[in-house]
Amino acid sequence: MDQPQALTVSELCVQHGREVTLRYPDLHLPAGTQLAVTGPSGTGKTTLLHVLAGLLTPLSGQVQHGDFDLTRASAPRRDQFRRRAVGYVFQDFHLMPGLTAQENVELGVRVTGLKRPGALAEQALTQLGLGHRRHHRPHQLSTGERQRVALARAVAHRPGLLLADEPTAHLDRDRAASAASLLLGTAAELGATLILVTHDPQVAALLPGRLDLTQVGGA
Ligand SMILES: Nc1ncnc2c1ncn2[C@@H]1O[C@H](COP(=O)(O)OP(=O)(O)OP(=O)(O)O)[C@@H](O)[C@H]1O
Repeated sequence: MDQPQALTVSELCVQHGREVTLRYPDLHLPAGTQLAVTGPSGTGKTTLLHVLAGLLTPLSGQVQHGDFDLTRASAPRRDQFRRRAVGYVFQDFHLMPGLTAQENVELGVRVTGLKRPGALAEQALTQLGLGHRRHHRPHQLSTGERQRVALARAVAHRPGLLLADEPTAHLDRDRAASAASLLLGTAAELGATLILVTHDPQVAALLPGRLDLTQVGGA
């Protein structure tokens, strides 16, 4: 249950090996901002999410969540921040095939150290309309249902920052729009900042803010 914070990115530069250098525009996003990140393949959208989540250390620049300077924090502090304050929705859902929906979501809550992970997991699944499918494994669920389990896992610990990497890529047009609306609605309920990477203009248009990374790539 993390308080949403303003997010500031300054002079951020990320290097992948010797060949790829990504320079990002500065950002100041008040808590609760909903931002679509767009741009052609390879422009650094996923890389940006990884840096914001503390999964990747930039070459230079600063990422600040409220008073917390992520770029200067130690690795354990970054891990703690990510577990408590960030919810991450992956394109391929990343659900554990041997676990039920309930167990998948509960596992995500357990690593945050919050009390009553079972109850928080059940609450998130019920809110996302999956209460009756809680005891099914991923292969027993439809793609749209798996997507909602992944969303429940990302929000069950009530993060202040929700990062979503192409969360609708595997859904048809109608399901993509409704999954994106669900994501926006859930973020709004939590007061969380939502940063959503998408190639889908219809999905991007649902978010009030837009960051186009077309100019970022290149050394
Ligand atoms: N671990 C890595 N090692 C080397 N290069 C990498 C690594 N990760 C990403 N890159 C390169 O960095 C650039 C940005 O990659 P990134 O995945 O952030 O782009 P993207 O905009 O999310 O692309 P897509 O829309 O195809 O998912 C690409 O040129 C990619 O090849």
